[in-house]
Amino acid sequence: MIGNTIIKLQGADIFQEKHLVLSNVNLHIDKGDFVWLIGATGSGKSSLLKVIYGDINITNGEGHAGGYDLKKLTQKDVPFLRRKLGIVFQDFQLLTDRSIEDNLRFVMQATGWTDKNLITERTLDVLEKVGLRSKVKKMPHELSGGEQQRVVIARALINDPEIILADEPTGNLDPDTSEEIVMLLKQISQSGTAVLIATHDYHIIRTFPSRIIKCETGKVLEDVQIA
Ligand SMILES: Nc1ncnc2c1ncn2[C@@H]1O[C@H](COP(=O)(O)OP(=O)(O)OP(=O)(O)O)[C@@H](O)[C@H]1O
Repeated sequence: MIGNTIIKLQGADIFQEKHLVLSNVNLHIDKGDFVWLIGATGSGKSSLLKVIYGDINITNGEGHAGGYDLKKLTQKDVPFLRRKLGIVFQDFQLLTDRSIEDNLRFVMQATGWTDKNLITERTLDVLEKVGLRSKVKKMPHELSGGEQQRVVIARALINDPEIILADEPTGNLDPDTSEEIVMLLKQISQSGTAVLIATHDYHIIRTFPSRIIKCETGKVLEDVQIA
């Protein structure tokens, strides 16, 4: 990928099984961008994210993410692509049977980290970034919902991703905590990691105005305004 481009889709058609969900998708996300992704239920937001993290292949058009050609992506490439992406999804929650430290270590070991000292250092480093260094020994249930979501973000930062993909990251949080989480994601984008957030929460979008893309009637609309 050239220069600062992290995601680039050009004329991509996105299918779920045989069903064409989004056609002729053009999308460009650069280093440090902060982008909202909106659209009604079933409009294709998750399908678009799935293309970016290599869960759905594209056959028509062009697509690149994190330096990978999404058209030529093989099963072997997927774990390497995912190391360039930080994923903050509802269904990627913390493992409840182990401490915060062990949750982070689990992901590090699964992604090739072996040196114990480096693992400890990186654990504290990412927890520091989300303001939770002091909670390293706690169990998930000892943390509030917002703190748990911060740990999920810390976990997403472990491999220094080029972009964070967040699907409804504030879905289960109260308004104040939601603002804190989005503020954190905004700060992360300002340090160079792009952030793409799928949400139905227009209030939070108005609080943090930024570029908006929208899935609607089988298309991805760029630079949308909301009322
Ligand atoms: N595995 C699948 N097989 C076939 N069709 C699917 C599959 N998954 C999703 N779809 C269809 O693809 C379309 C887009 O779904 P998608 O999950 O991308 O929407 P979404 O915008 O993320 O919705 P939500 O806001 O509810 O999460 C829907 O019509 C859905 O029914």
